[in-house]
Amino acid sequence: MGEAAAFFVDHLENGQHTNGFGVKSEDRDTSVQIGDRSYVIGGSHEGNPLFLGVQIHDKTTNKWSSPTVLGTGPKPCKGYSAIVLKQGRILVIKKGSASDDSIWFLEVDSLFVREQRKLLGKEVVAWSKGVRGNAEKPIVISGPSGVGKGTLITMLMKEFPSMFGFSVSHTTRSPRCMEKNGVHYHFTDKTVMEKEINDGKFLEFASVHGNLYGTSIESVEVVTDSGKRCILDIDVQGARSVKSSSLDAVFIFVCPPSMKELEDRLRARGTETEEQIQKRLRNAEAEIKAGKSSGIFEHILYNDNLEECYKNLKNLLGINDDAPVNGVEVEGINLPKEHTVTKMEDKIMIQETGEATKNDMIVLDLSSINGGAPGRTRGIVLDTVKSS
Ligand SMILES: Nc1ncnc2c1ncn2[C@@H]1O[C@H](COP(=O)(O)OP(=O)(O)OP(=O)(O)O)[C@@H](O)[C@H]1O
Ligand SMILES: Nc1nc2c(ncn2[C@@H]2O[C@H](COP(=O)(O)O)[C@@H](O)[C@H]2O)c(=O)[nH]1
Repeated sequence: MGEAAAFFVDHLENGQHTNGFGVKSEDRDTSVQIGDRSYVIGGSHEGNPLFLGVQIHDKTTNKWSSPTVLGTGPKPCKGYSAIVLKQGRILVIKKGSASDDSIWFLEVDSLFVREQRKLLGKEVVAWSKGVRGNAEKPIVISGPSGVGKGTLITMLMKEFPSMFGFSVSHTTRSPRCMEKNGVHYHFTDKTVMEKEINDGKFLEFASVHGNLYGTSIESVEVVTDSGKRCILDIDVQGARSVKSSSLDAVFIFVCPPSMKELEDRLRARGTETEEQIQKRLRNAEAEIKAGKSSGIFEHILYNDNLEECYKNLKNLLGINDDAPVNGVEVEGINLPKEHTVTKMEDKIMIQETGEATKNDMIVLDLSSINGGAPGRTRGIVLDTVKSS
């Protein structure tokens, strides 16, 4: 192990600090300096008591700003420790919280944040929660309407309910008779969805067969938080957007055996009018061409015989009949209320302070973390080192 790196945790002086918004920072706020900027983490976001606030002070202009905060962040608590990591990220540890809610990353200059800053034309930061274990990469499944994506995903989720979770998309199309709001889709209004897109709430969105569809960042986070591997059923345009985003995913395209069979399946499903079926079939040709040639998809599956296609899907996801499919349960470790944090290469040492301290140290190993905003930061390893 190398030499101890600089100790970055920097609490503001006991409530003496007033920022440009006339809000007095409390001593539970934490400030982290990166270059000419201080990121102040604390209080609440835009008066919402459920959402931790972030403010930026620029030394060169002596100005305060409130960035647009993407992702679902931590709820405010009694105090935080913060430490600067590589790649434009700040590790934020909530004091005295259960380990499944204590480790957060505030991305201030990651690839995702830079992309979103450019896209939205404003200052952006993004939260990503640290989750233990190694839930694998999200899966993007695309293919023309009626090819059987939904059928394959349903089979996978039914056979492995604790392993896979579905990212529930938003759509402006009307619900079909068996579809439930919040389960199959979040059915929404065009103006509401457009506003949320402009607010940076969506990982991707596209106009598909005349309606707006999109994956919210929150939909992906909800699945990852439950420790499951997230499946996105989205069209080729959406897959292209996800491919160029920083969400590291596996991309699968499902092809029909023929256009005739695709048409038969769409008709047999009986959920679309004749006009809609014709529109979906016209779009299918371009989608299949793009699916096969765009370089987006690492895997192409042919859904002729359903059972065979399902078997091929499981194979490419590394699920074979004798491999265990559920992750190992990891024991929870609660982080002490009062602690100091030091950084040594990829290891963060959390040492309890105060009178009742047992001198045990908690080590947070960041060497195998992956993912990040949008979504969660996976692969967190926490261990207790007992004092001798
Ligand atoms: N291999 C198959 N052979 C025959 N029928 C199939 C096969 N796979 C799926 N189907 C049927 O085809 C119809 C369309 O399937 P599904 O709804 O899963 O398509 P989809 O790709 O999810 O469509 P959309 O993109 O419109 O949501 C369903 O009625 C389903 O039962
Ligand atoms: N780009 C996105 N495409 C999506 C999303 N959710 C679904 N879809 C695709 O839309 C079509 C039609 O779906 P349907 O339910 O109306 O039959 C299909 O190809 C889906 O894959 C999304 O969030 N983003």
